[in-house]
Amino acid sequence: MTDTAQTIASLSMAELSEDAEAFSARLGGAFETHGFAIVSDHGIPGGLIAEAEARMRDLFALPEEAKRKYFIEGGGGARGYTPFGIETAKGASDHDLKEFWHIGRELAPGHRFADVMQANIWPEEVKGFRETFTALFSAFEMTGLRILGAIARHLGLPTEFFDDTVEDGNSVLRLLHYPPVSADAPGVRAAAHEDINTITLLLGAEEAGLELLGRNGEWLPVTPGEDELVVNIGDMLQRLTNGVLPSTSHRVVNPPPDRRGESRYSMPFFLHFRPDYRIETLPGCVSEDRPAQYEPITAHEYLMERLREIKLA
Ligand SMILES: O=C(O)CCC(=O)C(=O)O
Ligand SMILES: [Fe+2]
Repeated sequence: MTDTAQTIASLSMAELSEDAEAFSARLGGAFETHGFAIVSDHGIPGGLIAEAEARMRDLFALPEEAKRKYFIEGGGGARGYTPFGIETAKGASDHDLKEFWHIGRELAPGHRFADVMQANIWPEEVKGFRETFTALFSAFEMTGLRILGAIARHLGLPTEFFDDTVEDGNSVLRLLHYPPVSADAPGVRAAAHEDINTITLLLGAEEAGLELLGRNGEWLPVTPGEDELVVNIGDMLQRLTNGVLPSTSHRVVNPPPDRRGESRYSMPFFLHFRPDYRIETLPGCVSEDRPAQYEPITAHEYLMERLREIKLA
């Protein structure tokens, strides 16, 4: 394991079952330093990931008119397709160079959160899409819960602390396609931003471009291997922990000239608290040196506030 000011810690989740205390301390340390960690042996089956990548490529390879059928005008991009040129990071003037598809939680009819979580839509042209991505959603959620257990341990909380806070949460699986960029393309594939949610689990970032803003103000490349998962802290967990676990700015830069002709695909899973969870600073995260800095707010109210800022609500 390495973790200096320049490198992002890389750790195996297999250690979690061998020595949970040591794993949690290392993971927590990585998050406190960079807000990011790279994780191997994460438990999401390789076959399922390969399947999901193939279905994602099939989806984005569809003609523009086919994809547009799944764009919900005024739906804020919460479900289905969002075309190239819509999402604009908070404070950025140019839109991002990406198109994406959002999959949310499958809720039983009449579920108490059905009014704040839209129903999924599925592309009929891509065979096996629904089965693959509902399975991947569940696999991400299981891994996410184990990571949250380690975070709880690191914070001195019961390991199961987060289980209830994220139960039926408004988590979103995003399939992202950044098309090839021309030699003179301005801007970046995704402008600097912080994630809104609790934690993010990201697959597919081995195609270069992802960078995080280090404490010294320098951009550090995040370079996971083929089978690794990138995990980062979102604003909701930063709020809950009063900044002990920082939500770190990150971006996706345009590739070097020899890779500009290639698409980049990635799959972030934005794990959210349940909509009615009240994000109220943990008492253990307040001290004389670190006075409380956030007002309590429910996860749903906070999400709405943030989506309006990025023009998605
Ligand atoms: O594509 C990536 O590697 C990162 C995407 C990301 O940061 C986001 O969608 O929030
Ligand atoms: Fe992000």
